[in-house]
Amino acid sequence: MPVPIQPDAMRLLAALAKGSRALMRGRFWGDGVDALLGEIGQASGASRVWIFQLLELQDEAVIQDYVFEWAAKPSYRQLTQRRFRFFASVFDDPTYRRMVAERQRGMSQRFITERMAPGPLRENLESQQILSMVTVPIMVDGRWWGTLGIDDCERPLDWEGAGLDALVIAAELIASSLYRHQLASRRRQFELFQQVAECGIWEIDLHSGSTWCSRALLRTLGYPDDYARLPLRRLLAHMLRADRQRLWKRMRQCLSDSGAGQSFRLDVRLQRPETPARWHEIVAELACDTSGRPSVVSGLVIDISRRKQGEERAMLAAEYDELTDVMNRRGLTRHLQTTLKRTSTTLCHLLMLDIDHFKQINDRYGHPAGDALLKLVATRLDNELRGQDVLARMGGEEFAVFVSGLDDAQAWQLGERLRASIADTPFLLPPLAGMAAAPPVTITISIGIARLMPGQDLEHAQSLASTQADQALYAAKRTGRNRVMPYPQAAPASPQATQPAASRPSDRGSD
Ligand SMILES: Nc1nc2c(ncn2[C@@H]2O[C@H](COP(=O)(O)OP(=O)(O)OP(=O)(O)O)[C@@H](O)[C@H]2O)c(=O)[nH]1
Repeated sequence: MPVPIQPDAMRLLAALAKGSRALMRGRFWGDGVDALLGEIGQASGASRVWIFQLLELQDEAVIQDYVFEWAAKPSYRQLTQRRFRFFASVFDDPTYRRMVAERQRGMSQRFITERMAPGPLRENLESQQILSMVTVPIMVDGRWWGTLGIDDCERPLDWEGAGLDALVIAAELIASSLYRHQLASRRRQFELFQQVAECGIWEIDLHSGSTWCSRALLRTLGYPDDYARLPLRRLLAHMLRADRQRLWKRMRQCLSDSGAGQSFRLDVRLQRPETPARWHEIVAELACDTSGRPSVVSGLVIDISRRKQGEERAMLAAEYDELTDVMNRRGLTRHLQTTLKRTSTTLCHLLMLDIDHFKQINDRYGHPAGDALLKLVATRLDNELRGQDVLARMGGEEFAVFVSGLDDAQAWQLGERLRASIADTPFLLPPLAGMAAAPPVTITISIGIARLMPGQDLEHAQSLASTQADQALYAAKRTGRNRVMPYPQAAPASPQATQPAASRPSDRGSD
């Protein structure tokens, strides 16, 4: 048996330099590893350089796969042998169990076969004509990922000293390259996730005020992917002022409740130059340093503009009458609430309008014709109103008009104008499928008017006004229809109410 020789450390160092360049530049991680193993193999004159990847560590066995190999000659090749495909090494030998435990702790192992104690491990090496072997675990993120090994079948190589140091560096180069590769693929997955989820990721260091934004977020805000640094002030300037104030408030709350894991969600509008603001949801979570002080706040920015549009459409649909396209009762209630909150002194009026004898229209011309008439009535009433007045369909053939800034006499005049606009010009119903064209139809409406006094209790003011307007409307119906009747408090000095002759729907000429 020849005396063990040591590998040339300087040649190994040069091999590491070349191999590490290949690892850094290689398009595919595996190509770089192949190149590094080749450099090490040639520099050391070994027969075989290999990497086993750990697949599973069981109680009684370790499962590995033979994933990389460089061989000095084709006869030394083992990678393609079936016995090295997902091979299980059973811990029936205490030496082997110890070896695995040491590899888990990141320790290297060197063997000169001839000097080994008899046992399964020595037999295993002898069966492969291996004269010496060295193994260095590849630790990724502190965990045993796999093993770099070198077999020599021609000379016993003693790896103690600088040679082993070079191999440890090689294993670390492989680990860091694998780590970089994993990070790069995570980043790609992350980018994809952000693209699909229409979100971006951000982080703010509370001590320094420095920010980090993912590429997706930078893009959303109109910056290039590789934008160097986005100061906090500039980042926040993308948020509408009112939303920024709400954000600060939430942030202060979160910090005063301080504790890691405090989180909040907030809908804000973000804008980039020259484009309209879009709704985003901010999801934020606070993290503390080891002394428990808030140190970092980070989270997501999710584009919710489509959801907001949907919500707005749903709200509109919920507040508008499908048949006539004017507001419905719910819409009017919300409009009254927002308007009355703003104006505490302006006098407002609520007019309740009801088509007289509408049932007869349905009976005579059919329900679809009644629908068409309701639409025409809504359009005609709307044409008589100012931009700030609101027309709503309260249900059936009943409408309401809300006006502000008129005195009682002007409100009455408006009611009279509305009444006359309906009564004075007959309606021409559109031809309906399968029906004979209806002749022009003359109808009338009755109107009740009440004052709406803005005050502290909006709900009460509203319901009182609608009750009073309803009562006035009922009085208008009772006293002959086709008239405007103010509730006593809303009655102008004169005249009190219109008193034209009551009329029934009739067929008359139209305009
Ligand atoms: N075509 C149509 N008819 C409706 C609609 N909603 C309610 N109506 C009808 O409107 C009619 C209202 O009848 P009534 O409450 O008796 O009132 P009216 O016939 O107008 O009589 P007065 O109000 O007392 O003058 C009923 O026949 C309802 O079926 C609708 O959306 N479309």
